[in-house]
Amino acid sequence: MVGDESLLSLRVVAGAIATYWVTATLYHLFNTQQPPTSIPWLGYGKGWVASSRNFFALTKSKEWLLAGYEKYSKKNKIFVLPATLGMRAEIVIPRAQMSWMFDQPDSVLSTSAARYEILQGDYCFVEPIILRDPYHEHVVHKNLVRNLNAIISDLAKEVPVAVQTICGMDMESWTKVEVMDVFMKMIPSLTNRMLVGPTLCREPKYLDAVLSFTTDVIRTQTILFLLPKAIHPLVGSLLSLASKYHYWLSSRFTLPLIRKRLEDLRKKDAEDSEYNAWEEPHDFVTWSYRTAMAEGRLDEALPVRIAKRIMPLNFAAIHTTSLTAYETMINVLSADPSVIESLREEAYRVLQEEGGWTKQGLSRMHRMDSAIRESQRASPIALTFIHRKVVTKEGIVTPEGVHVKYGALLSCPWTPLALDGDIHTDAAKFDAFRYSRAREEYDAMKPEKKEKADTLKLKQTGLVTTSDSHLPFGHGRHACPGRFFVSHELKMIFAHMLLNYDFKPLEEKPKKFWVVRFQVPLAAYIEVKRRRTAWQGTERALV
Ligand code: HEM
Repeated sequence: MVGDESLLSLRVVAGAIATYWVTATLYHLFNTQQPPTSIPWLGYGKGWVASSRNFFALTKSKEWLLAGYEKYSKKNKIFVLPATLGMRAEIVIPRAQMSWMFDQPDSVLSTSAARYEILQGDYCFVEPIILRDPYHEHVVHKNLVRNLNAIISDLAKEVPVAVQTICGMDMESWTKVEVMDVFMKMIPSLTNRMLVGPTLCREPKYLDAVLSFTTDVIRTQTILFLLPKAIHPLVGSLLSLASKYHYWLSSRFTLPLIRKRLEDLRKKDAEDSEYNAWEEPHDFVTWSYRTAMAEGRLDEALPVRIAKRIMPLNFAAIHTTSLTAYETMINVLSADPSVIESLREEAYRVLQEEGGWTKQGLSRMHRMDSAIRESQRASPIALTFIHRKVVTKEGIVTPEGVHVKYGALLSCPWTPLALDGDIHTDAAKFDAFRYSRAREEYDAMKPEKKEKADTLKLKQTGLVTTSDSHLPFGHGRHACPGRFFVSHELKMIFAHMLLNYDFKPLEEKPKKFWVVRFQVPLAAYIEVKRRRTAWQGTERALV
């Protein structure tokens, strides 16, 4: 009897929680700022019943987006990708209206407000100020490109170590590795070489803390999407303990380094004679301090603040770069063997001619550049990119004359653009050298012919070049500033791997699995073996 009663009360409590959850979630769904009903909605439609069905349609977003693109974007019309599982409805902007969108100031369409909402800035990044005022983004925009030469020479030292640590030195037998796992281990150390320098980027405990932090963010973000807003302060605060803990673990390594660095920089500035020969390291720590001091942002020059800002940059860099590398590796290993051979030949030739990794050499690696860019196109890692939130109280009016209210979310249809047969010939095919053929032809031209060639068009097909039809790094003034780093990092990783390891071809590409608007990378195993001597250009490359 006692057992039955407690079972009953357990059921009552569970029932009450479930009822509250469903009611509060639906209440939230219908009370967040909705796009105007005058424009077309994909999914099951607009009303209460349709919205509830949309909410639970976990695997439909890709299908809806592709359909909306064909039906509306191609006719220069906006449409709504409906809310699913707590992810807000997005107004999808057609290509022809993108320049209008990019021209809007941040005080009208805000990148940081959209990011703050999507990444749950109240809870995920140690303290809300980190995303509310994303000064770290400004620091990277301002410093990364001008420090590329130093970054390349740092990466040249780090890439062989990272690859060897993960892929091993076994020259006798094949080692089976999982592709995403390989890059999720390699990318954190290379990213942190740029952020915090050579010591910490090889410190396993620090890297573990950083990686755990990024996983905490994804967990908190996902759970909060599923929960009613009313309980976010409670659950969010509890969940945020994990990321705070991992930040604290990372800060045990970063804070002493940052404090010492700031002391060194101050002594150097004070012309301390002991520092005559000291050269300041070119990493995010130095950039943050120098930029903050030059701009009078003393709050941003504090060691604790710099240590916290390292975390969102790791978040921005690790999964995006690993997924891009995962897709490229899979595409290259499943392509015709001549592709890998051609990439090896280029890497070998450029390294020989340049005598090592240089900015000029890397910019001459047209085939590798193209293979990565083409992989980004043929295997997009997100359905929509470039989220902007309407932040003017009076809302905005789109070029079609539609009034969009304060708080609505806008985005661009990256996957449909990437796979659009009207923009790319043979769009479904991974054509590794799609973008490099014309560049190689140009390089082989006689000087008089070169003068007449359309070089601007050639430059528009480089890995780091964004456009309204190529959005993997976004486009416009908020385009990813990390892409200049990624481009060199990935070229060096692949070149090093291809020259020093043999690979068995991949018989079958892993299937794509999309949940709501995200691609979940499925396990892909490949076999690698360290070569006795680095590839020299004559033999068949793929075993
Ligand atoms: C393959 C790897 C990467 C991909 C695919 C990628 C993609 C993107 C995309 C789509 C955006 C949003 C652009 C927009 O909203 O208009 C972005 C922004 C950003 N990314 Fe990356 N990213 C990558 C690597 C990195 C790395 C390594 C860093 C580290 C330095 C980085 C730092 C940033 C920052 C700071 C922003 C914000 C820029 C702003 O809003 O002004 N990203 N990235």
